[in-house]
Amino acid sequence: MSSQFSTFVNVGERTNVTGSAMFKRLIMSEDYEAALDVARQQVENGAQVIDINMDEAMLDSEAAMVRFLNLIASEPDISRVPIMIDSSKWTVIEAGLKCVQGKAIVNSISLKEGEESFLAQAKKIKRYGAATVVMAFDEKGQADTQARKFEICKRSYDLLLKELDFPPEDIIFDPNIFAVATGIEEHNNYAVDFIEATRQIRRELPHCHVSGGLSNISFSFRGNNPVREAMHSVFLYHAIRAGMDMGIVNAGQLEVYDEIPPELKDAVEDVILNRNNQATDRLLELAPKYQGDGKAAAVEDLSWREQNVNKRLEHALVKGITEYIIEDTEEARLAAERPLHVIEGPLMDGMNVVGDLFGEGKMFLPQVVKSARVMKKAVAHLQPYIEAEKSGENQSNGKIIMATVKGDVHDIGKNIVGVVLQCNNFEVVDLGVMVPAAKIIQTAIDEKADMIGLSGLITPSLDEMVNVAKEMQRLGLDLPLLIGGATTSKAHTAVKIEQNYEHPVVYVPNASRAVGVCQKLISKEHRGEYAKQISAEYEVVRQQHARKKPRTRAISFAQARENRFTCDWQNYDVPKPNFIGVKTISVDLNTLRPYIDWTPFFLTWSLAGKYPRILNDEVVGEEATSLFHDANKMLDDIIRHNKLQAKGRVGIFPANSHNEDIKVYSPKDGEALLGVSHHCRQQTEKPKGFNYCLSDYVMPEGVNGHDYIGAFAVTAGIGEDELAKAYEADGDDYNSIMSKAIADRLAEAFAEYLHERVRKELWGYAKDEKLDNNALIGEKYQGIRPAPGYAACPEHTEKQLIWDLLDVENSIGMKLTESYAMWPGAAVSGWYFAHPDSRYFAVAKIQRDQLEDYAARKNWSIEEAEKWLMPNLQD
Ligand SMILES: C[S@@+](CC[C@H](N)C(=O)[O-])C[C@H]1O[C@@H](n2cnc3c(N)ncnc32)[C@H](O)[C@@H]1O
Repeated sequence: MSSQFSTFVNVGERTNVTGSAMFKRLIMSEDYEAALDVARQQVENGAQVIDINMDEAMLDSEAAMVRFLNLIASEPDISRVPIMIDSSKWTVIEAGLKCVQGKAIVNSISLKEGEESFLAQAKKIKRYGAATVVMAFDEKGQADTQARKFEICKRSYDLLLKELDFPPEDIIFDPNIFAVATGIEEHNNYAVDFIEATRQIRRELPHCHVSGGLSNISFSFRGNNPVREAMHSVFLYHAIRAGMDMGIVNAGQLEVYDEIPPELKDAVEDVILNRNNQATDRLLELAPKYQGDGKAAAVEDLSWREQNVNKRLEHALVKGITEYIIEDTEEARLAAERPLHVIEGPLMDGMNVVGDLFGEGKMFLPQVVKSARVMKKAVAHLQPYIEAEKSGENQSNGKIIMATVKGDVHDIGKNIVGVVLQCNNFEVVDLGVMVPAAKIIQTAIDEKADMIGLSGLITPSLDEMVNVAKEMQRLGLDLPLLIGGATTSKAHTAVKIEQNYEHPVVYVPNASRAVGVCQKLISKEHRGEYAKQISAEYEVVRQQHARKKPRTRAISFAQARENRFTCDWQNYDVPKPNFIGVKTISVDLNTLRPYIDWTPFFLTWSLAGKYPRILNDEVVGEEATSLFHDANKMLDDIIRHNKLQAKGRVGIFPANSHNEDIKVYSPKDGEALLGVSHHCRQQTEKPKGFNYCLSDYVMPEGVNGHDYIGAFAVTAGIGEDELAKAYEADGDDYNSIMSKAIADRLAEAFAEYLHERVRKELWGYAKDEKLDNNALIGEKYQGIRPAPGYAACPEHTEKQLIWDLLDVENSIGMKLTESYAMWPGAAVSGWYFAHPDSRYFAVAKIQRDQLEDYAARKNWSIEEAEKWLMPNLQD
C-alpha cells in the first residue's frame, strides 16, 4: 500500500455524520443521492481517501453504512479512492469491511479494551486485506505526552507484527491531535508532543504511517478563521516534516505557510512549538487584529514602487522580485529610444549593482541567481521588440560555450557559473551534459564564440577534458579554455591540460571567480597580459609538482598485502542476513525527507556552515534561512504533486575475499560465482597501521564458509530532468538549480535511509540501532557503504558489477554512461560492508606492480588500467 502514499494523503471527512450537520441531515432523511454527491465533491476537491462515519444514536448505523458503501461501489468516480470505514462500533466496521471493494482502511482500533480484542479485530482486518488506523489509546486512556503516544504505538506495532505478522505498511497511527492555547498550561505542549511522537514513530517503527485530525489543534480559536488557518498550516508544516503523511485536512481551511503574515506566523509558531510561556497570551492579543479578512494587517513595504523606473528596476534586480518586472520593463521601453537601450541602460546598471554587491560579499549566490531570474524575465519581454528592429547588434560582453563533458551528467556547478556570467552580460550557449568534444568545438566555431568552458564532476571527466584540449589544438582553435568542476584543480589543469593547448587554459575554482576570469580573457587590452601571467603561474605549479616529494614512502605491493588488515576470522561470527537476494525499493519522498543532510545543500549554493547553525549565522544566516524556506516550499510541491520519484535496488550476496578481490556468489545456492569485485590496496608505508583494502573486511575464502556483501543503487531523480527543464524554459534558473539540488539531497537521503534499513532489517546485524539523523550523518553506526569513484574504491568501472548484480538498468531504469557516471544525476550506488572494524580510507597512490596486478585481474591492458586509475598513479 505504500505506493499509494507517495504524497501526503488527504482524507476527506465530509461524509461523516458526526462531523457534518449537512451530511447527517441527508442520511437521516434518506436522501442518499445527495449524500453521494457529497462524497463525489470531496474526491473532486482532491481527497485521496474518504472517511465514512454513520455513528448516530438515532440511526441503524450498520444498515446505513452498508447501504452507502454499496451505492459508492457503483460510482467509479468515487470508488477510485480508498474508503475509510469509521466507527466506534466494531460491528459497523465489520459490516462495512464485508461490502467494500478494493482496499479499505479501518478507522480505528486501539488497545483501549486490552490486547485480546485489539488482536482479534486486527486479525479480521488483515483477513480482509485492509489497512487500519491505530489510535494511541490504551487501557489507561488516550495518550497525551510524547512518551505515552510512542509507548502505545510501539506496543501496538510490536503486537501486530509479532502476533499477526500484520504488514507494517498497513498500519496508520493516530497519535491524537489535541487543542493547544486553551489557557491550561498542561495543554501547551500538545502539538510538540504530537510532532515529536510522530518523528519517533516514523523513525523507530519502520513502514508505518502517521495520521491525525488537524482541526482539533485550533479549537480554542473557533470563530477566527485566519488564526485557525494559520495554526493548521504551521502545525502541518512541522508535522509533515516530522513524518505525518496522512490526515484529515480541509484544504479550504489552510493558509499557505509562506503567506501567513510574519507577525502572525511567529506568534502561531510560538504556540505550536511551545517556545515560551507567553505564547498563548500573545496570540490571544494578536488574534482580533486578524479577525475578518485578517490580511489587511499585513502591509507589504511597497515604498520602493514610488521611485523612478530605473531605480525600481534596480530594486527588483537586487531583491530578486519578479512581480512588477514586466510592467516596469515596459515602462522603461516606452520611455527609451530603442528597446535595446533598456538592457544596456537600467537593467545592466542594476546587474552591475548586483555584481558589485556579490563581489563585496554583500550578496550571496542564491540572491544572484534570483536576480538573474528577474533579468531574464525583463529581457524576454524586450526580445520581440529588439528582433522587430532587426538591428542584429550584439552588445554582450562575449559569448561562451559551456558544457559538461562526455560521460558526465553533473551540471549544477556549470549552471550556476552560466547564470552568474549571464548576470554580467555574457552570452552563454549551454550545451548541457554528456557533450562530446566534436560538438563542443563545432558549436564554438558556428557560434563564433569567444571562449569554451568545460565542467565535470567525476574523475574520468578529467581525462575527457584533456581530450577536448587536444582536439582544440588539433583543429587549430585559438579560444581560451576554462576548466571547472568538483574534481578539477589548478594543479590538474596546469600539469595535465594546459600543455596540450597553446592558447589560454584557465582553471576557475568557483562561480564568483568566473566573471573576473572571463572579463580579463575577453578584453583585448588585458587578454595577452593575463594569458602570460596564467601561463607563468601554471609553469610554477608544474615545477612545484615535479619537485614535490611524496610525503609517504611507497612500499612494494607484496609488502602492502603482507600488512593487510585482518582479524580473528576463525572465531568471527558472520552476521547472517535476514534477506539474501535482490529487491526493488520504492519509497515515498515524505519518508526520505527527515533523512536529508542539509549542510551540503547550502554548500551547493556557496553558503558555508553546518545546518542548522547556518540558519542563525551572523553573515549568511538570513540568506540561508530564505534559501531553506524556498527549498522546503519546493520540496512540499514536489512531494504533493509527485514531481520526483525515488527508486532503488538493493542486494545481499554470499561472498568471500581473495586478496584484493571479493568473490560474489549466487543468493540461490551460494555456489555459482556471479562476479568479482576488484579493489586496490594502500601502498604507502604504514609504520603503525595496516595497508587497507576493502576486501579485507570480507572473510577470506577457505576459512569458515561464506561471509556476505551488500550492494545498492538508488535514485531520487526520476523526473529531475523534466522538472529542471520546465523551470529553465520559464527562464527560472533559480528554481531549476534548486530542483536539482533537492533531487540530489533526496538521493543522498535515500542512501542513508536504505543503509539504515539494511542494518536494522534486511541484513539485520544492528536491529536495535537507534540513531537520530545527526548520528546517521556522523556515521555512528556499524558498517560502511563505500561508493565506487570515492577514495577507498576509486575505480569507476566497478559500478558495472553493481549494475549487473542488481540488474539495475532493466529493473529501475538507472543507467551508467561510458565514463560510469550514473543517470539520473541524483543517484548514489555502492557496496555494504557489515564488519565492525570496517572504515573508510583512501587508497591514494599505487605503484606499477599493483597496477600490473590490477590490469591482469580485470583482464585489461596496462594502458586501460592506467586510464581508469590515472588519479591514483604517480605522475
Ligand atoms: C559523500 S557523503 C554523502 C553523505 C552526506 N551526508 C550527504 O548527504 O551528502 C558520504 C558517502 O560517500 C561515500 N564515501 C565517503 N568516503 C569514502 C571513501 N573513502 N571511500 C568510499 N566511499 C566513501 C560513502 O558512500 C559515504 O556514505
